Amino acid sequence: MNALEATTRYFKRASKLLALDSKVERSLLIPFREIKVECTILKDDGTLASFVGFRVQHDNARGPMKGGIRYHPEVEPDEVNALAQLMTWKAAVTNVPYGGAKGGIGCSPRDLSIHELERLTRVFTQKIHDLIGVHTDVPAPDMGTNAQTMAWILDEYSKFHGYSPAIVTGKPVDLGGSLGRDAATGRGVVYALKALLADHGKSIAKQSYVIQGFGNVGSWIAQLVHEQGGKVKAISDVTGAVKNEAGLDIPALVKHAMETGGVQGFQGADALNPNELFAEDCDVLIPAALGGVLNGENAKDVRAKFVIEAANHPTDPQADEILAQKGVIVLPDIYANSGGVTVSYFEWVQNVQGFMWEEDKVNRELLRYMTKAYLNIKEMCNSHSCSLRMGAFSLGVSRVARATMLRGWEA
Ligand SMILES: NC(=O)C1=CN([C@@H]2O[C@H](COP(=O)(O)OP(=O)(O)OC[C@H]3O[C@@H](n4cnc5c(N)ncnc54)[C@H](O)[C@@H]3O)[C@@H](O)[C@H]2O)C=CC1
Ligand SMILES: O=C(O)CCC(=O)C(=O)O
Repeated sequence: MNALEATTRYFKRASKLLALDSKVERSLLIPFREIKVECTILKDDGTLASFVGFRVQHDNARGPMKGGIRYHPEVEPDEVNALAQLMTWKAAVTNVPYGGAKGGIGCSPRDLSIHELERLTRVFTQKIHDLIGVHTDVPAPDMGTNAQTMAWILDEYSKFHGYSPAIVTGKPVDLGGSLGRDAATGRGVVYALKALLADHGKSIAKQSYVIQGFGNVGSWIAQLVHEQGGKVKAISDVTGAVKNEAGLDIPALVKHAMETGGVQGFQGADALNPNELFAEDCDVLIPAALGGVLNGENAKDVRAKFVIEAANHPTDPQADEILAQKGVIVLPDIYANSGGVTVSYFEWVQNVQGFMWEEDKVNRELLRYMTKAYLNIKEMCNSHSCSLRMGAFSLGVSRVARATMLRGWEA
């Protein structure tokens, strides 16, 4: 089952729980707009290279569409569609006034020079600039992109529309980015985890952790959990996997990964077969990289008590069922990683108001949003006797459906 089929399946289950009208259900499912553009650039060696870029704008009932831009070789239309749909429910779960969108370019950023990445980003922006906007669709970073990518989009967009810092979030602080946005997705994951563990009479400090992905999201989770006394036993990224039964020295691993480009070769640990990562004995397993990594094949090997979905759609529906049968509690992506879009909203508000917040305020507000969303999801779980995933989907879908019906369909 691909990402779009999986996301649609969860949506339809939520729609059934909420007894949504079938016409409303259909209208919520079909994306508002799907954009596909060709992006050709001159490489540094003077040859041409062509890439395909996508932006799917899923729904705008609750406000401007919002979502990241991913640079990865596996970017393809169905996945972008699924990720855009997830953004719609995610923004509604965390209750920021946005709809959902997602974009991406099928490319391998590790194989492109910084100048090639800049050219590609600028060409992509030229192709979509009239379809995004401060009050229509606001991109942000995702896998393979970062604050620098957002700075190029801001600059290119501003050539057409005048200086527009609010056109992207997750940009450098020097260009109006929010303090705390860099860490926000990871910090939000840790706030979500804290709420879940507290519900089970546990705390961050007493648990052991295994994390897949050591990029923006994974590395912040590792640092924050480590700072709070948690034992991070194993981490993988695209270069390999490392393990230390006594706990990895996370600040040293961060330094190593920055210097060498990945976790492989870290001296303070043993090498681990990345395919065996999910079977490691731990309390909390955190996929923070690709989608669909937990599947019917490997879910049965999971030994963790909790799976926290920091990545988008890391667990396919077959794995979801296996984990439920094993009694593993899964905290779903549309809540667990919503700290990113929540602080993106704070960034956009600061840009629109022209007033910067202190980092303390950003983190305090993030904690408030994450805690409230957790309580709202639990209310849904209690009233519908369902899992955390279906509680989150039902919450998100019900809020979007209400906004859609209030706006009406009169042409
Ligand atoms: N950056 C953000 O604010 C948000 C990101 N997310 C999701 O979090 C996940 C990670 O995103 P970022 O950390 O931003 O991306 P990133 O590009 O900063 O890092 C991605 C990490 O995944 C690793 N990776 C790639 N292929 C792998 C593989 N086959 N096995 C193990 N590791 C692999 C990379 O080496 C890298 O460490 C994605 O699913 C993204 O959609 C969700 C919400 C917001
Ligand atoms: O910060 C944002 O606007 C969106 C982040 C994102 O792409 C995601 O939550 O998956």
